[in-house]
Amino acid sequence: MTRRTLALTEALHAYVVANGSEPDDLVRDLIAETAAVLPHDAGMQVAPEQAALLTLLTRISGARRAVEIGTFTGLSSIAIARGLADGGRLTCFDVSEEFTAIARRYWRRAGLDDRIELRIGPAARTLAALPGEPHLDLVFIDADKTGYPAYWEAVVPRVRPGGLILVDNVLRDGHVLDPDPGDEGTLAIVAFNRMVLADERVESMILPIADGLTLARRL
Ligand SMILES: C[S@@+](CC[C@H](N)C(=O)[O-])C[C@H]1O[C@@H](n2cnc3c(N)ncnc32)[C@H](O)[C@@H]1O
Repeated sequence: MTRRTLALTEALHAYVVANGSEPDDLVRDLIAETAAVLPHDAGMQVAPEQAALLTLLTRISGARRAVEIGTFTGLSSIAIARGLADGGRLTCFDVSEEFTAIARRYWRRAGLDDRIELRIGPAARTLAALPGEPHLDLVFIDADKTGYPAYWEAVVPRVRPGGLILVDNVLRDGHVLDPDPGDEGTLAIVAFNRMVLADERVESMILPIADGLTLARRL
């Protein structure tokens, strides 16, 4: 027994994935195609157990209106869209036509293309076109790390009380502890984590799954 989250070995991680909702053929194909076509970027994809968590959280929360910032080849968007309540919609934001062309193909194959809309452009600009009132049930942030503070400020007022904001990579492979991290992504995340902690509009915690996932509930 431990009161601290276990450090996962390769074998224990495989056990975790195998004993949760396992990736289906479509997700397996998407992971394999991303690794084959974009070998240098494939590590950007959420982990399989995170995809399962995103589907569960979306379903448990009964979300109908969701937003994703950072879509890449589509794994997390598929996970969220699969958990949406009937009639639900996911709006995705990304800058890359190349990456998201793969996502679009998998959305069609998954029968999800009628509930996902993609907006291409820098999210700091494109998010501003969303209605300003609190109408969102769930937001997932997983784009450029230096943009996180701006994305946070754009989405918090648009999330309804009780809605969820999920933020990926908040542990930066443990480098958030480095006294002098040296890379601007980690510096941005350290400042972002402090900003979320001090934000009285949410209650939040960091879930130590994959590279760290902030779970914040709008008050
Ligand atoms: C970590 S990946 C997203 C991974 C995705 N959630 C998944 O599970 O496959 C980050 C994505 O953010 C996008 N991105 C980078 N800068 C951006 C910006 N300024 N605005 C919107 N998207 C951006 C990249 O094109 C990339 O697809």
